[in-house]
Amino acid sequence: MIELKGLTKRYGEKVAVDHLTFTVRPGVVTGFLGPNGAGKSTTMRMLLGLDHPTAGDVRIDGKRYAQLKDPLKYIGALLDAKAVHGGRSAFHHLLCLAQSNGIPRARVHEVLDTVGLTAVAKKKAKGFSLGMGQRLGIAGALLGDPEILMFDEPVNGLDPEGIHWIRNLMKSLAGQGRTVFVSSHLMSEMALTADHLVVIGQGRLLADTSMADFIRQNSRSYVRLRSPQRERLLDVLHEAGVTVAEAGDGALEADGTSAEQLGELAARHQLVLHELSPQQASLEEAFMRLTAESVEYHAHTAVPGAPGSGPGAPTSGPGAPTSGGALPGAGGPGWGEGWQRRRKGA
Ligand SMILES: Nc1ncnc2c1ncn2[C@@H]1O[C@H](COP(=O)(O)OP(=O)(O)OP(=O)(O)O)[C@@H](O)[C@H]1O
Repeated sequence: MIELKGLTKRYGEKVAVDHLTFTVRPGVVTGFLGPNGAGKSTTMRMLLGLDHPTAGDVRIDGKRYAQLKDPLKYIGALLDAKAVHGGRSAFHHLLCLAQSNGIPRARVHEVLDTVGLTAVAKKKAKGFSLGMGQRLGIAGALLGDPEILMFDEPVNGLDPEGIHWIRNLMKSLAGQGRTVFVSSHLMSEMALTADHLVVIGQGRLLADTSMADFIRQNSRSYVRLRSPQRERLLDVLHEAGVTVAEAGDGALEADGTSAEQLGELAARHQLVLHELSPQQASLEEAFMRLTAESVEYHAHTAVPGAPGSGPGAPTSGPGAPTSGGALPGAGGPGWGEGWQRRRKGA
């Protein structure tokens, strides 16, 4: 496993990593999330001894990276796919890594095959596309057959088939009992891959929890109801003590009650329903809500004339998509204010 204790890194005045303490465990894929500049790459570099902590400690199976003999046999990492000598072929790049870590030559052929680069093994790395470079980096990580794997943005540049492949690869590595630690900004991909999440913002730990708990704790789930007898339905819901917000498109949003209970309530009062749909926020929505206050780099300039860029564009409140669309909190810490206001009838 990977253990961080009070890990801190300062660059002059800038605190890039701020007292991080968490453990990455075997047998699951752990996603490492955070907005741009949150300190993910710095953390990963310290893990590999490429940067020295200002304070604190990080251990791989109880040892510092520098204490590992043949480190590729303990931990394989993809940090920067471009960190390859462009004049070397894929085969020779991997062979150099293998020879410096006591790994047999035959293993180079095996990993080239695993990542689908056998046909271009003799080609110079400088001619590789972004996706081919990523695959070569992943081959390097797998070379020593390590129990711990770490990937920084592994799907960057991969085509859909490649993304599917790396997702299954990470899951199967974790399924074999290995420790898999992966960073990505692609929330939809992370939602499909990771079982556990570590989230940081401005260098500090924001969450260390299972995927399911993270979404539950950082998002709102509710049930959407539409009925041609809307006013009667509102009365029935109020009488039953259900908290209701108005969605803006005529629908109602009920909090704290299941779709089953609401359906039965409506049936008891002979109310017709045209919609009864549970809504669960996405990982992206939950992530943006949690990290809204630690986002350092905001884009403020809307593209003139672009749909949705004008002053009337819905962001929250009536007309705004409630899940999977516009992201509550995307513009700041106001997530939930729109629906809270509507809930209170303001
Ligand atoms: N060598 C360095 N010298 C000075 N500042 C640095 C250095 N490396 C990183 N930083 C700063 O530390 C902070 C964290 O950077 P880091 O690259 O670790 O973030 P990140 O979470 O990986 O970001 P991204 O998602 O954009 O890749 C940033 O403010 C960055 O500018």
